[in-house]
Amino acid sequence: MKIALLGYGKMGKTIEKIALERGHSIVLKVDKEDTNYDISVADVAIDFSIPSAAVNNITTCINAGVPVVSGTTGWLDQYNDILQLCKEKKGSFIYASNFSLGVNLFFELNKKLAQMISPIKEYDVSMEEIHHTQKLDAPSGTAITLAEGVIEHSAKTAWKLDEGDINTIPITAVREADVPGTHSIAYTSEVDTIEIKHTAHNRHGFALGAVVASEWLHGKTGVFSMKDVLGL
Ligand SMILES: NC(=O)C1=CN([C@@H]2O[C@H](COP(=O)(O)OP(=O)(O)OC[C@H]3O[C@@H](n4cnc5c(N)ncnc54)[C@H](O)[C@@H]3O)[C@@H](O)[C@H]2O)C=CC1
Ligand SMILES: O=C(O)C1=N[C@H](C(=O)O)C[C@H](O)C1
Repeated sequence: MKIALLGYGKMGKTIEKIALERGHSIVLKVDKEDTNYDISVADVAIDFSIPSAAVNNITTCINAGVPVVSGTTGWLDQYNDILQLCKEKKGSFIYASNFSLGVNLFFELNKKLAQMISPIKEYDVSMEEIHHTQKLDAPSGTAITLAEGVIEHSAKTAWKLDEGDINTIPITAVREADVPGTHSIAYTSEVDTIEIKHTAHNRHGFALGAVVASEWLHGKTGVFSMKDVLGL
């Protein structure tokens, strides 16, 4: 496939390497200075840019009829607008807060654990995410998806950065040099803590998942998720 990379930072560069290894070609690399480009040269576009640029990048692809995979986090207040546009234009789109196979399995484990523990009132839930210091958004998109998974299967109704109460899940966001992404969920009672944790050792899993998603999306129409791609 001919792939366009929207965002050529840490993820764009890792995706390029994996895409080439899998026999694809990179026909376009768009970064912050590049405003005038022809996206229609690509079979599929992969957007890993910045929160303030993602909606514009995705819109450009959908308007041009180019399937688009986005992993950029921090723009989801406009997700419904993108869904609407994609429906109107009969476009192809996948967003995932995390493209790695391991985290997508972890999402399912998180929901199962929430379902098991929520009737047991002795335990209260909290979350922590740790990322590198260049990260622009907090909490991470992955932490938000994890919180939504708990909300779906418990009496909690919302999440909040650093604060929690009987109805709200507290999420702590820690920034440390060079951490690719660590997420943990803890259920604490007076007597013990049950904790599950996912630690990314590098960005390879995220990037491979994004390339696999773009291969899967090519030739399909609609809005999809990593659950569709992985058959979970
Ligand atoms: N869904 C997932 O699996 C993952 C998501 N991410 C997310 O992907 C995004 C990018 O992450 P990184 O590559 O680590 O960040 P990065 O900061 O290394 O790269 C972002 C790049 O986007 C460029 N950019 C700025 N404005 C742009 C525009 N208008 N159009 C295109 N590019 C533009 C920047 O100059 C930079 O090179 C972040 O939102 C991050 O949270 C990161 C890893 C995994
Ligand atoms: O910014 C990052 O680096 C990451 N962002 C994603 C997120 O916000 O969840 C995924 C991964 O944790 C790395």
